[in-house]
Amino acid sequence: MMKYISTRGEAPELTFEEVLLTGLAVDGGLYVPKEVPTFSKEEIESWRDLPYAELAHKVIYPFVEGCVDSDALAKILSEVYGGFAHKAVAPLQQLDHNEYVLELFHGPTLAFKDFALQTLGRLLDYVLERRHEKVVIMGATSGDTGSAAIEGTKACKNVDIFILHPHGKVSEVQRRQMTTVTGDNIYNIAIEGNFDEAQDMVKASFGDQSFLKGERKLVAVNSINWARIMSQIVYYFYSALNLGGPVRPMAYSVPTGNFGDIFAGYMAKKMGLPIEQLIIATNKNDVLHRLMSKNKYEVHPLMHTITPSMDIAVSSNFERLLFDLYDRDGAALSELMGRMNAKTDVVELDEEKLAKARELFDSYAVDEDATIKIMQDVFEETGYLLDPHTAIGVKAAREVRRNNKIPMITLGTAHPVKFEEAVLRAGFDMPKLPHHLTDLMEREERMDVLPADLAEIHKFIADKTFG
Ligand SMILES: Cc1ncc(COP(=O)(O)O)c(C=O)c1O
Ligand SMILES: N[C@@H](CCOP(=O)(O)O)C(=O)O
Repeated sequence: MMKYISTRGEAPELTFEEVLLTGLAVDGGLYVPKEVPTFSKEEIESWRDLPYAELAHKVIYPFVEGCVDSDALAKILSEVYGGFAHKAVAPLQQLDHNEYVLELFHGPTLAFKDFALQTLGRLLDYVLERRHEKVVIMGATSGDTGSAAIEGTKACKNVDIFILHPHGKVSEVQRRQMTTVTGDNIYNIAIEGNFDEAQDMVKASFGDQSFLKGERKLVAVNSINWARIMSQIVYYFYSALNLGGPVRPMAYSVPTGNFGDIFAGYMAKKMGLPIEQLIIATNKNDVLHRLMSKNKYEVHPLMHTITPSMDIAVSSNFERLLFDLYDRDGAALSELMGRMNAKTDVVELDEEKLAKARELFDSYAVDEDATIKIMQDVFEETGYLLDPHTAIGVKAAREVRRNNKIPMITLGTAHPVKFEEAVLRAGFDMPKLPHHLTDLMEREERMDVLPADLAEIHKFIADKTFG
């Protein structure tokens, strides 16, 4: 059975079921598999003709074995990916010779988050039924995780869900996708603050759950929960297999905020998929690009952009990468994270660790004008409208690609219909909302606006859950 360990080295080892039902480790770290499952090229090659759900079973099962029955997992995955609007689930769109966008927006909320959160909701149901437990979900969103988490868990009988988003800083479609879902276990909190403050409050809540009063525990739906990363690994295998991998290597450009999606790509590589290049593509909230290019980790104030989902200054999952770069030394990582999270001094990585990071990743930051320009260029070249986040990935790929002979795949992380400001600014008409969302703008909204104050948020959650 797979065991999971904390990046800070001082929390107990957990099983998959226990990891699913938590968020941060008690030592403040993030859980990662103790040993990463690996597959030979021949084994990966033998999966070439599998439909998405069956491939997902091959990739995910080693992470959950012993906690989730194989047939039950197969049923969950077939239900989840059978519900996507495109039969291929994650189709590739070709932009140029050896240049592709992997469309990850055919799930119910039109962003890549559905891949993991639809599965996570069903896995929660599966284990909570068996344990006769109820949980409280607390999540932070810069726009997309929130609606995908709500869609993924709204039918879960044993869950109350509280999603914090930065008030006025997500797009209208994103907000409405969260606030119009009906269900007396769903709570949307618009905080008077930014995404980082929301994420900090969620993380702090895992450290002291006494506000929950009863027996209930907190569960994370952000990518600090390993169950998120696990499901996101699958589409790297799927896209590579569709383009001749693992015989041919692939390169990926990943629009990055919390470093979850690109960490999933790094995991796919560790599991045996030949990935030659992974590009960290950021907007002007570019802390990771500055670290990679100048070896200076310095958190600047968060800026609001036309790519709101990537308006993140502290990328949670970078800690998982640092854990590997520092040879899985929990004590060294605790010390480093202490300095990075203090946000007071500029932190530098050891040169040797930085060199390792640069072997694995390239990075590039794209400002708003360049984002608009690449949306226009790609439309002119192909007639294809990119969402602004995906556009950042395409631009970064074109700037820092290492080898034109290797297929470059940019993760298409969201549908452009969610981002009116960028689409209109680029001079395009808004695409139509898909059938299941046509009346989104007329639906009634439900949300509470609260200050970015942990005590107030805890009181709100306690009142709603136990009042
Ligand atoms: C549309 C979109 N693109 C990119 C990202 C960045 O992904 P990650 O946070 O996993 O780096 C997000 C949010 O996470 C997103 O919603
Ligand atoms: N971009 C996300 C922010 C949270 O990231 P997550 O992948 O850790 O959930 C969003 O759109 O909410």
